[in-house]
This record gives sequence, C-alpha cells and structure tokens, in this order.
Amino acid sequence: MSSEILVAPSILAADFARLGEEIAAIDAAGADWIHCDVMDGHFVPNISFGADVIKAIRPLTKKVFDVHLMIAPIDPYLEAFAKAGADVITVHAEAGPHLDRSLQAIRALGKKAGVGLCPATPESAIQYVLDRIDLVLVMTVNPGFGGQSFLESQIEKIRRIRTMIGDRPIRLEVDGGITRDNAAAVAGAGADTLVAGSAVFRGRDGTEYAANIAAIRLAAKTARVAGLHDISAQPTRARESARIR
Ligand SMILES: O=C(CO)[C@H](O)[C@H](O)COP(=O)(O)O
Ligand SMILES: [Fe+2]
Repeated sequence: MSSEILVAPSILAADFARLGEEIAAIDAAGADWIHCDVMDGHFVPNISFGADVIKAIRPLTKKVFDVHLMIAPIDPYLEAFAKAGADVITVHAEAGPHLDRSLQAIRALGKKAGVGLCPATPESAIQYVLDRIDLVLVMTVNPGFGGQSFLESQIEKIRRIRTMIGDRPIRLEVDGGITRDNAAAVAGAGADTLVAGSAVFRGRDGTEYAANIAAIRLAAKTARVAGLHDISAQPTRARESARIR
C-alpha cells in the first residue's frame, strides 16, 4: 500500500476568509491529506496560523492533518498541536538543537513524527533519527511562502533519501512549487506524498480543485508506472506499512 501516491493540498494557498468552505472543497475534491503550514516569523520570515486555527478546522474533515511546523523553538508547542488534532507533526531539522528529543516527544504524544529539510540541508541530517520518524519532508523551495518556484537541485536529494529509507515504513514528502508539470520528476525520484498549495487552489472558486489534484496524482502515478521509481521492488515491510491513515 505504501506505493500509493498521496496529494496533500496546502491550505496556506486557501482563501482564509472562507477557510471552512475551502477545507470542505478540497476534501470533496479528493485531497488525501490536509497540509497545514505553521509559520512563526522567526524560523521563517512569515507568520501564518497556529494551533487554535487547526483546532477550529479539525472537525470539518476526517482527512489526515499533516502539520508542518516552521517554528523555533519547537518543543514547548508540540502538545498544543497534538491536542488541536494534528495526525502528522513535522519539525525542521534546522529549527532546534535537539531533533531526536523533539521526535521522541511527538511519538510520546501519539502522533506520527516527521522531519523537514530545507533546500541547503543535506540528507545526512536524518541519518541517526531514521528509526524515530514516519515521514521525511523535503522542502523544494525555501520555507516561508507559497507560490515559489520549484528547486530542481532537490531531485537528487529525494533520490538519495529514498535509498536511505530502504525498507523502513517512512513516507517521503515533497513540499514547495509542486505542480502537475514536475510531479512526475519528484515521484520518479522516490517521493510518495506531494504537497501542493498554489497548484491546487488555482481559480479560487473551487471548481478546478478536483481536476488540479487529479492531474498532480496522475502525473506522479504515471512516473511510477513508467518505472522511473519502482517502489514495488522494495521489501514488503515498506510496502505494507508506509501509510498513515
Ligand atoms: O511549506 C510551505 C512553504 O514554506 C508550503 O507548504 C508550500 O510552499 C506549498 O505551497 P506552494 O505549493 O504554493 O509552493
Ligand atoms: Fe509546508
């Protein structure tokens, strides 16, 4: 089941004045996960929303809440995001001195733990926490803003991380500038979870959301079928369990 491609619309690109309607729209449009970008104006040069907003929208859908924390410090806020209804909590390797401790804390809260890597951070940052994580998030833009252009330099990193993951039940997520045009390249390199903000919420009236999500998913799946990256060749453990639902 882990070969399943997941599309996670980032609500950073939603119309915040109609956030509830936007969540309902992407749910109905076939979003697999709901990606929530939390920015603090300190770790990244932008402020978005916090745990109270996540708590408010949590009852609107049953989909997995994929919470991407771009904050520092991390540890004092983990419990609030867990209580707000996050399913996956991703923290950045660059955000604090004690990544291992933060990951342990997320799992102790009963949540799936993710590590985010900024574009300039090498994959070696996750080498000693691979058994503590459920997801790796490769930033394909510099974090802080939606609507930026995809960084081709990250393709090689995605490929290396797919190899590092081996048969571990870890999802490999890409985030930033993902479109129907580059979905095949990232999936071909090994990504199985694609975050997309601008490319999903284009049009804003909601009529194109289903088509936007489907186009990204189809391009990624096609790359898999074409054998650019054949996860089915991986051991059973990864195929069976790299799935968060
Ligand atoms: O984490 C993020 C930015 O830091 C966002 O998830 C990302 O930018 C998605 O938006 P877009 O698809 O428009 O790039
Ligand atoms: Fe994100």
